[in-house]
Amino acid sequence: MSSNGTGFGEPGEGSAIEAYGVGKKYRRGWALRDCSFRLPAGRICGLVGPNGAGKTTLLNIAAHLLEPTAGSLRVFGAAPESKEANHRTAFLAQEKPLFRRFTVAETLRMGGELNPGWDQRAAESIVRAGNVPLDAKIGTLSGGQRTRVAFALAFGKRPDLLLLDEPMSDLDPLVRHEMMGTVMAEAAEHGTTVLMSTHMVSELEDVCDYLLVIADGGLRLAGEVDELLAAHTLLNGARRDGDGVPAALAPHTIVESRTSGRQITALVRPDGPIDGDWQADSPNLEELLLAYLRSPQAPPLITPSAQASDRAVAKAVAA
Ligand SMILES: Nc1ncnc2c1ncn2[C@@H]1O[C@H](COP(=O)(O)OP(=O)(O)OP(=O)(O)O)[C@@H](O)[C@H]1O
Repeated sequence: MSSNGTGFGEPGEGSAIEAYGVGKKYRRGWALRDCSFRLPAGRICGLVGPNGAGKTTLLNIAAHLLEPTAGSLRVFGAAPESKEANHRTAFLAQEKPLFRRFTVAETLRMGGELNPGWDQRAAESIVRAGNVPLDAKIGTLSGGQRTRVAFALAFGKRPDLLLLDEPMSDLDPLVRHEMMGTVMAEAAEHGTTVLMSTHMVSELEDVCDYLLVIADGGLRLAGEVDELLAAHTLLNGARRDGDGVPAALAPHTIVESRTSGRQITALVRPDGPIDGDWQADSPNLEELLLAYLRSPQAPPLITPSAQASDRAVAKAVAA
């Protein structure tokens, strides 16, 4: 093991997660393939992709609930199975594994007994904000109330890395908004890194400053939201009969082009000035995400801060 704890002799400092060629194969085939990226510490990162893209698989590998079939992953420079990574990570899964016969208070007490850095005040305040009675049995709570208790368990642990797998899907819009606020306040106050899978792309823009997009088990986009947006231009122009993609766009990377009547709309990664009569706008996050989700064949874009070191990837894949 190298002195920096990554095992690869590469700088691990400043990274919450580094994935080197991570792959997972189930009996039906590869769910995740050649996934290499870096998530810098302190970011709130959206993990986006269509159903079955491999988001849960990736989160499970980071939380050490699954072993990768290929490659490896580090959490703060340590193996996910290590005590250190375990102490620093909290995972809120789609299914909330709570004991139905425990009361809410007993559930939080158990959280305290299992976690050395437990913050009872933070956990209780999340439960109280939803008026969930501390003496109620978990089995008698609504789905949304159970989710709130699971959030309280995750936050009470005071993690450095919070892994959230579609955590808000059973919350009503007001509670979802409140929980998002709690996630952001937590991250701002304690520098917590958050990796959160979600299908609610319209809600990401206000919350996330980092993004991972996966489709068909492969990484499509990774990096700072601002940089990813700045790398793209949304073009609108008139379409001439018989036109496919206009030749003027050939020098650029075309993520998606769509025609509607006599209009053509294209999301491109410009490589220099764009010729032709176009109305050019900056895409918003939802437009960017939807274009990549509709076009899984578009070439991936990984910004420099999200790139895992080539040498570490080569070593992990060869191991
Ligand atoms: N235990 C398993 N055994 C076999 N195949 C699995 C298993 N778990 C997941 N898969 C398959 O791996 C692929 C990725 O699944 P995963 O749950 O990671 O996707 P996801 O992006 O989280 O999807 P969703 O948005 O629907 O939650 C899917 O094709 C899924 O059917």
